[in-house]
Amino acid sequence: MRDTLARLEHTIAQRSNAAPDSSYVASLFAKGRGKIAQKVGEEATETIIAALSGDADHLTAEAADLLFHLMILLAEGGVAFDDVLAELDRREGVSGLVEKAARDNSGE
Ligand SMILES: N=c1c2ncn([C@@H]3O[C@H](COP(=O)(O)OP(=O)(O)OP(=O)(O)O)[C@@H](O)[C@H]3O)c2ncn1[C@@H]1O[C@H](COP(=O)(O)O)[C@@H](O)[C@H]1O
Repeated sequence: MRDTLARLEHTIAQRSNAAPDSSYVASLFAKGRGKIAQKVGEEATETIIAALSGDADHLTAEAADLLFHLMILLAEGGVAFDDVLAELDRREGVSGLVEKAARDNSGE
């Protein structure tokens, strides 16, 4: 699973300086963070709609679109996907309910 994302991250990085008319990823980088963020929002909405439709193939396709655009947004923001995975690793084993209760008690 990590290989697929690592290859995609590498491709996205390669495209960051390519000519916009040569690549979809390059065209998004050229349009800037706002457009990339907008695409992530659109793909998130489409993922939600697919999930609610109950069509697993549709959900799979929309989730791939969402992850792909999120990877571009992370690259544009200078965040390595490994850092996101490291954050998930850091959270591993800590119940969301326990973490939320600790946050509530600290007044955050
Ligand atoms: N995984 C993907 C991938 N998933 C989705 N898409 C494209 O994402 C776009 C999203 O479709 P939409 O209909 O939402 O967007 P749109 O209507 O074209 O664009 P807007 O007008 O909304 O901005 C489509 O053009 C899809 O083809 C992808 N394009 C590229 N990749 C990967 O990125 C690599 C580099 O692609 P290029 O940068 O195009 O060389 C490819 O080899 C693939 O591995």
